[in-house]
Amino acid sequence: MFAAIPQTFVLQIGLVAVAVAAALSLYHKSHGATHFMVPPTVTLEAGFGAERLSSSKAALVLRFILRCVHRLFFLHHEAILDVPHIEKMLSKNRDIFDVGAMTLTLLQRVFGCDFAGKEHARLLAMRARLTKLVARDALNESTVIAALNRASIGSKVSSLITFSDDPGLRQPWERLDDVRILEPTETGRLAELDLKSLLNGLIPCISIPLQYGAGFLGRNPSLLEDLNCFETQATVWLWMGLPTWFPLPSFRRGVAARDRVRKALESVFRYLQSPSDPTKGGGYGGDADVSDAILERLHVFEELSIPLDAIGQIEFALNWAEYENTRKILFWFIFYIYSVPGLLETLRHEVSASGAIALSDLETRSSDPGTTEHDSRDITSLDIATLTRECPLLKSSFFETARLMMETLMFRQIVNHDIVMDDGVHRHELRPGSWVTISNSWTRMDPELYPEPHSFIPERFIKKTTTAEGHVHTTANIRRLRPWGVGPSMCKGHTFAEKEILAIAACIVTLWDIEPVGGEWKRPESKQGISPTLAPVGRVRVVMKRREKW
Ligand code: HEM
Repeated sequence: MFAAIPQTFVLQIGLVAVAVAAALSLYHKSHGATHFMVPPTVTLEAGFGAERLSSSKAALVLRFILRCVHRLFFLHHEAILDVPHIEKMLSKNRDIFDVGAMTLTLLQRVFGCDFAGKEHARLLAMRARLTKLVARDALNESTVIAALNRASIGSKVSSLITFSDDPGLRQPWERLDDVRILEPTETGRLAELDLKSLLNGLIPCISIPLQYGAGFLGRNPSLLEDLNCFETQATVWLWMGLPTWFPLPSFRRGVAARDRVRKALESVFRYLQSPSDPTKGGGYGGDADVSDAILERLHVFEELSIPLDAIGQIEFALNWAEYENTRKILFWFIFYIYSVPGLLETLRHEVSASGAIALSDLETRSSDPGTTEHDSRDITSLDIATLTRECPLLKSSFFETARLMMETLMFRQIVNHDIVMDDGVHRHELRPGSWVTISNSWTRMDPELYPEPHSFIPERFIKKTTTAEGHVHTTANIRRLRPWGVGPSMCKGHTFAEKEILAIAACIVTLWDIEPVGGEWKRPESKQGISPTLAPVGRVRVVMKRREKW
């Protein structure tokens, strides 16, 4: 990463970042940060994880200075590669590698939970119970397939991308973008838009009403803009420990957006706690259509006497874990599918041949009498089990997108015992209190594991096996790629995320033609935030057209 940028510039920026992180570490220490909060200098050094083996002078100097700062603060942090035996080590020593500190730091700094005076053990118990509930619903293959089938993804994708020229019929995600209808028809099926805005909005538009009720987005019309504003303006600064009063206007806007989302979520729980009391309903009617998962979480919050404002913050954090990576990686996945020569047609053929998607018969849609007529089809059913089993190239392309666009960092704190970790390059002696970050940034680009590592090779993860009867069986195998983290604290929603993304992508591929404005696909720049998936920078203007008569 650093190699492409002038070294003196990297050094100057890096030195400012080290000074800010050190000042923030001191600030938090003097404001009573407990030993379980991740120090800002550690988060900064973790961000340099990708440069661990770099011989660039700027990277070496910055790492040296950070290590001196850590010695001065009596801190110890090591960045480690995700080589195979590290995974075994984390699983075998689950009492030594603690993830609780990272989660509580995220909840406090980024989502604003005030943990002052709260019992640490109670907070950890809450974390464990909520994580278990998510894992129960989002890890098991058949539970996830049933949930996604109930979500009717196929018809949602059809109905959420309508491009109506009637402002009253616009979809919530269209508020994020300047959608230009190019050929106004009754169904508004040809439009110019920013692909990122569409895909950023689509996932929350599908998942949020399923959880908090069909009317939630309508009652909170600025929600999608607030999610974006919080993500782009505030999350990195908050994670670095910047206090919320810091007078940087864009940062303050991000924090205000966060607080509006928190309040919106809090109001659902306020209502659920006293559904018969109209004064507590947050000014709206009922939310009887919240999901069972929300009711179960309410039960946990009540049992552990978590106050309402903290419930809003924790709910926001859980939602963020669910949608933020998913929507970013969906963008990159769709971008690669449509921009890699030949891939779209091959995937269309694969999805169609799998029989996973059923379509309505050709339907003639016409706008005003005398204007253009369109023959188009809608998705009537989507069989997610078949899709994920019978479409290996779709799955392999998704893994390849994850390899290129997910920079996973895992934070752990060492507790209870000393331990030695050897990642094949260095031997690290760690003691209770030491911080460890495990990064996949080196291995995912290792040319020995992935030849031509910077190229997008759709079939890279395809595996062919021949059965005893001589049949060739083709599957997609994720092999050593670890986008979801490793060990006992790895992502608790990865089965859900993977299937949701494959399902949405298959529907888009089936229904839409997408072409870049200007005629040539240009991959946008990307930047690192606090979630593993790299964020696309800027807009990607495209023309989307409903497929006709195929
Ligand atoms: C593309 C989408 C996603 C990516 C790339 C992703 C990635 C990750 C990563 C890297 C971690 C940290 C793992 C570690 O420290 O070892 C994590 C944790 C977590 N993720 Fe995801 N995630 C995604 C989607 C989801 C979804 C859809 C859900 C919920 C339905 C979810 C729920 C969680 C939870 C609850 C944790 C905390 C696990 C724990 O501390 O034990 N994630 N995720």
